[in-house]
Amino acid sequence: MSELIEVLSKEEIARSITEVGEVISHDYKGGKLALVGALKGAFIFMADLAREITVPVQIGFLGVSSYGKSAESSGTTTVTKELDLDVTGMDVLVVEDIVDTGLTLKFIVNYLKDKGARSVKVCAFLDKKERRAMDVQVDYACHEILEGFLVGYGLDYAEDYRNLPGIYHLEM
Ligand SMILES: O=P(O)(O)OC[C@H]1O[C@H](OP(=O)(O)OP(=O)(O)O)[C@H](O)[C@@H]1O
Ligand code: HPA
Ligand SMILES: [Mg+2]
Repeated sequence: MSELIEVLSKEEIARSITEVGEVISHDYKGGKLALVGALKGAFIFMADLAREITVPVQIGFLGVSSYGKSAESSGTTTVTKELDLDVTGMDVLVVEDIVDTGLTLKFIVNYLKDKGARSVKVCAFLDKKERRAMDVQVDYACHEILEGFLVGYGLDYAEDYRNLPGIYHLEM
């Protein structure tokens, strides 16, 4: 039997996103931003973050998968859905639910540069450094988490738990 232990409540999540949204709005003041969400995990975070940003934004989604049904990265990132927004010449902010090994993010940043983005920065809901294997920069993070496999608020284990309103440590 696996057990769920709460790490972040709904209220803590909301507070951190408001704060990060304010910083992003300040940093991009006077500009326009393309928010690119990494599906599936970032679908809830994107909806909440976008509403805390006060500069004009366009929204796109890119489907990528590195984990499948496992709690370990497969080591390769597959595109499950091509980006649905033209980011040529745009300042892009990648919206990720979690940066763990960094493999998926590295792939996304390269993908967006290849698509002609003017600048690419990263906003992650969770920045988890325990398993970091790639040299990637997380410009904005709502929470730094030390360890463990996390689910809820968009994050899954084998497609389960994405709809939980908080973040939970999954003890397997
Ligand atoms: O830093 P990494 O070790 O690469 O892990 C982070 C990525 O893993 C998860 O995606 P996953 O492949 O599980 O797809 P999903 O978003 O559809 O769940 C998560 O949503 C991130 O995109
Ligand atoms: O801790 C995690 N939880 C869910 N998905 C993930 N993808 C990378 N790390 C994680
Ligand atoms: Mg997943």
